[in-house]
This record gives sequence, structure tokens and C-alpha cells, in this order.
Amino acid sequence: MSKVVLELMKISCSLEKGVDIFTDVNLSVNEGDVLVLQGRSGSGKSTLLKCIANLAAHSGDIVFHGKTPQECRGRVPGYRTRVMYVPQRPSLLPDTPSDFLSAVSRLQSRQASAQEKGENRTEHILKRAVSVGRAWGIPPELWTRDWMKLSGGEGQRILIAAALSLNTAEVLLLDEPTSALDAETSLQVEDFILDKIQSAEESLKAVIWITHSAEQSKRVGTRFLNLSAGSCFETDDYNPPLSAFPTTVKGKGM
Ligand SMILES: Nc1ncnc2c1ncn2[C@@H]1O[C@H](COP(=O)(O)OP(=O)(O)OP(=O)(O)O)[C@@H](O)[C@H]1O
Repeated sequence: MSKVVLELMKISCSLEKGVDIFTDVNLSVNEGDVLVLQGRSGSGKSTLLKCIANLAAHSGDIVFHGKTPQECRGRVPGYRTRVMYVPQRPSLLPDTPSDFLSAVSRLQSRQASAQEKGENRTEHILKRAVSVGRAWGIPPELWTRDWMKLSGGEGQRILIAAALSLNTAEVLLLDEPTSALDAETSLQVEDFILDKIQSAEESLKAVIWITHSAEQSKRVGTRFLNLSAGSCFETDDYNPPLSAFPTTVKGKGM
């Protein structure tokens, strides 16, 4: 039986007074899972991933290897390096991808044990990220260009390459990771991520993957989740009909 990595218990989130975006989401994420998360635009998919990463306020419990995010090594910031949210767009990040990766790597080094700390760790991560990016058509010089001056697809590939190269995440929370990519590059990125989950040398154990593409859902998914009308449910269907996604969001007390 697969090992449970992450458990969500009764996760609920309200963004506006009196309106629940979703309520009582329960989920066990196992090693090897690629959980495809689908639902209409605005149903709360990104918000759910942000709650799982402890980036959005919510109620309910998240348990990662038997510990709450606060109990994990490095507390919540440490948890976020192991259960990592990768946004759809890097538009709000300052400076360059290289600056970003160096800053995250330095932060992680402060949390790491003496054994894990290496003088060249940051350099090593940067090299690995540049190499992954190059395989996806990202020239090395883009790593030192401001995020603001990158195209949507360039920023998207760089963010994913950076997240994978840090090699700390056991669960990646991917928010439409290939939405700005052409079909061929999209397949390359998919294959790379799926290979990482299978590799014993990599930290990655599972992915929750938001997509609006039925074809992508079929290619990558091992399990399928729908978020609709404030509820999240699992289905065997990689391409549920739109009628399975009511638009109404639950009001409190409804
Ligand atoms: N910070 C916020 N403040 C207020 N409302 C928000 C905030 N973030 C999201 N929302 C609202 O919460 C709902 C869910 O948004 P979310 O981005 O999670 O949807 P989604 O399913 O990921 O949508 P899409 O498929 O279009 O990306 C939407 O109605 C959105 O307008």
C-alpha cells in the first residue's frame, strides 16, 4: 500500500464575509500520486493549493508526515519548502530568477543541518536550474533578466525549473504549470516532472496539478479531483462533463 505523505482534514476557506469558497475538503495524498485538480474558473482551485501550502487563511487540519506545518522542521517556512506552491505567473516577484533562487537557497541553508549545508549549494542549485531550463528552451541569460521582462511562458518554465532544482519539495502544488506553453514544450515539462516523481534520488513524491486541459489530465493524472460549488470530490473520470461543475458557491448557512 502507498505511503501517505499529506493529509487534509476538513479544510475550509472563506474569502468574503458569509461566502465559503469551499468547505470540509478531506484528502490523503500518497507517494506516487499525480492528483489532477479540475473545476470551473473561479471555483477555488488556486485558493485550495494556497491553503495546502499554508499561504491562505483556512480552518481544518493539514498533516504532513504526521506533523502540522507548525511542527515541521523550520516551522511553516520549512514546511513550504517541502509542500511547495508553484504559481501560474511569477509577475509579482522582484529582481531576477537568479536572485530569487539564490535567496530561497540561502534561506534553506539556514534551516538545513550542518551536513546539508555546503558552500557551493546555491551555485549547484543555480547550475541545475539553468540546465533544466536549457532543456526546455530557456537560454541561460534569461536567469539574470528581471521577471517583469520575461514572457509568460519563459517565466512559467523558469519557475518550475527553479522549484525542481531546489530538490526540497515532496509535494509540488502546480497551478496550471503549462498554461502558457506550446504543446511540444508542455509535453517535455510534463515528462520531466513525472520522471522526478519516479526517481528515488529526488525529493519529489507527489503532485497536485491544476489543469483545464482534458488531454493533459489524461496524460499525467493518476487520480482526479473536482472542485465545484464549494465541495471537492474524487472521480475516476479524467474529463468530467461541465455539468459536473455547478457554478454556485456555498453561502454560510445554506
Ligand atoms: N485575495 C482574494 N480576495 C478576494 N477574493 C478572492 C481572492 N483570491 C481569490 N478570490 C476569489 O475566490 C474565488 C476562487 O478563486 P481561485 O483563484 O481560487 O479560483 P480558480 O478555480 O483557481 O480559478 P481559475 O480557474 O480561473 O484560475 C474567485 O471567486 C476569486 O475571485
